[in-house]
Amino acid sequence: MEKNYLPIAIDISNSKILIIGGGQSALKKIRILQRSGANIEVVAGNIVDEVYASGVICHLKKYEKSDLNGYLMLYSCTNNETLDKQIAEDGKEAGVLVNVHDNPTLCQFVSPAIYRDGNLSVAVNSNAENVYEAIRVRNLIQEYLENLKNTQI
Ligand SMILES: C[C@@]1(CC(=O)O)C2=NC(=C\c3[nH]c(c(CCC(=O)O)c3CC(=O)O)Cc3[nH]c(c(CC(=O)O)c3CCC(=O)O)/C=C3\N/C(=C\2)[C@@H](CCC(=O)O)[C@]3(C)CC(=O)O)/[C@H]1CCC(=O)O
Ligand SMILES: NC(=O)c1ccc[n+]([C@@H]2O[C@H](COP(=O)([O-])OP(=O)(O)OC[C@H]3O[C@@H](n4cnc5c(N)ncnc54)[C@H](O)[C@@H]3O)[C@@H](O)[C@H]2O)c1
Repeated sequence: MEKNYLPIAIDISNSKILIIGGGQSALKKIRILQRSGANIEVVAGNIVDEVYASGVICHLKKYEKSDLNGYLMLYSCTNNETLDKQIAEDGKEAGVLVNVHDNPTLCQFVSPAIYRDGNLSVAVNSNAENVYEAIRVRNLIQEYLENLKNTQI
């Protein structure tokens, strides 16, 4: 079936979010999620220093399906397609929303390109078809809004 994403805004300030993987891709997700005050935990066999330093809760271990209990959503950043597929399946069964880093076919939800200024946020998606277009349009909107703000002062 063709994908058709609904853009929504979701309060994650009190929700537990799991990231599987502890490399640079996981770190990028952590940086974005921390802006929304998420309660983030990491499960990974290897965890880079910057992930430890970010202050998230780290579990240095191999992934098991039982790791998914109690999470609202998960981000799979394992850099391993076979494992990503398994995690996507496990997440579906466990009722946890799944994002697989840079892999739209396995994603139940995708992350938009975001511009945020206080309570105003702009999120641009491309229905997971062209992330570069989403980033380009976000940057154009950001530039427009920042110029508007500067001319109003
Ligand atoms: C917006 C953002 C949000 C975020 O990640 O939170 C995001 N990707 C970001 C950055 C980024 N992604 C990539 C690079 C190149 C450098 C690199 O390789 O690292 C950079 C640039 C960078 O890192 O600076 C590569 C890439 N990404 C995907 C593919 C596979 C594919 O498209 O098939 C490929 C390989 C494409 C190729 O073949 O070249 C897929 C996805 N990326 C998405 C979101 C989802 C689609 C959303 C939509 O448009 O609907 C989706 C489907 C899944 C997902 O949610 O991950 C974030 C912007 C951060 C910001 O600027 O604020
Ligand atoms: N500079 C950047 O902004 C940037 C961003 C993304 C990726 N990269 C590069 O791309 C490459 C890939 O990075 P990455 O973070 O996607 O992948 P990675 O291979 O660096 O990390 C994968 C993570 O998944 C974990 N993992 C794999 N199998 C597991 C299992 N069975 N159980 C538990 N944990 C498991 C590993 O322990 C590791 O922490 C790297 O070379 C990275 O430096 C760079």
